[in-house]
Amino acid sequence: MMLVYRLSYQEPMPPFDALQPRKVMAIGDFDGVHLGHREVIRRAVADAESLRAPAAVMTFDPHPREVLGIAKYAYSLTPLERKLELLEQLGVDIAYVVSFDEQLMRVTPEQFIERVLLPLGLDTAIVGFDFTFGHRGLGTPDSLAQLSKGAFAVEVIRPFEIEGSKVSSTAIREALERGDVAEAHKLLGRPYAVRGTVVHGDARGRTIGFPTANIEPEGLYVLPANGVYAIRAELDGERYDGVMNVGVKPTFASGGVPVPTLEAHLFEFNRDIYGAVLEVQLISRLRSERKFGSVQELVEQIRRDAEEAKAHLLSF
Ligand SMILES: Cc1cc2nc3c(=O)[nH]c(=O)nc-3n(C[C@H](O)[C@H](O)[C@H](O)COP(=O)(O)O)c2cc1C
Ligand SMILES: Nc1ncnc2c1ncn2[C@@H]1O[C@H](COP(=O)(O)OP(=O)(O)OP(=O)(O)O)[C@@H](O)[C@H]1O
Repeated sequence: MMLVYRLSYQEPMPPFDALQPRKVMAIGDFDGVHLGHREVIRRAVADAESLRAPAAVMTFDPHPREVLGIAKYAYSLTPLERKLELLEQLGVDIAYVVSFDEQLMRVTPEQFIERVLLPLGLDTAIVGFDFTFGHRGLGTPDSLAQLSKGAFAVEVIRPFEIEGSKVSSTAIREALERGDVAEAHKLLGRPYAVRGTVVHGDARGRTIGFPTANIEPEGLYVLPANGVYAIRAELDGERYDGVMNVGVKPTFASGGVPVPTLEAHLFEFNRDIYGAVLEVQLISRLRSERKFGSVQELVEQIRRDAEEAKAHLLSF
């Protein structure tokens, strides 16, 4: 069981007492828990194991860039609950979730070390080569080492790259914006997934022969570009293949519904699952969403989408 502590600049952890074991801690946003993040976290877990110390991760919530005014960062690749689950699966013992607010934004690197890091009792802090912290991101891995004055060691992880580019949350967001879920998969090391609850739609799906589960995401997820995707869904530990439309249904709503919806049609499945929690993995993109001249044309296209999705999923 991973322990989770919420802390803030106003209410940091009580000072560490010398009887507690010192921790090895990775620090960062870790949105997505992608392959680059995994290098950093795996190092923390491995070092902790060899020191017989707890492995910790410090992460921030909300995303610092949202607090800095970049609205799209309200949406995450891994909303906090999901991120914590993934950290636990990697063998992390303790997660410190630091509330990021206007005050923390203005804290100097010195103040951050003094007030937030030192009370935790660290043996080692592990950060990536491009880690920044403190007001205006002025703190770097070098200044972390200098300013901590030997209170803990600092280990810096080299860039983890795929095909010559650093794996980053930004690159994954950009891939999803293009609908390139295959690229997102490559950088994450697993398919991009959205978890949500099945809610009632207009029940039109059933009348057109393709019942769909309308999924209301649990938390604010970055959604892939509107379009049709082959999916693999997990429900109560069982896997189902299917096809999903992410979009505004222009065929039925003139100008489209205001907020994109997620509608998944699972193959050979006709149970009532309203209220169930579904995790949808996006496996491949099939096409863009379109406005069809008639329901009949849409239905014929969905039939072809389903065949294409089955073919993609077979080789997956
Ligand atoms: C695989 C798939 C592809 C779809 N493609 C489109 C599309 O290109 N254009 C569109 O207007 N609606 C598309 N839809 C959405 C359907 O219009 C929608 O599922 C249906 O109207 C049911 O809506 P309801 O759940 O609100 O009742 C698609 C749905 C599925 C499952
Ligand atoms: N590809 C990578 N190789 C090595 N370290 C990384 C890599 N990506 C991130 N890190 C490190 O992991 C920690 C968390 O990184 P963070 O989530 O800020 O990175 P990111 O994925 O590059 O995000 P963004 O694209 O939003 O800037 C930081 O210490 C960072 O330096």
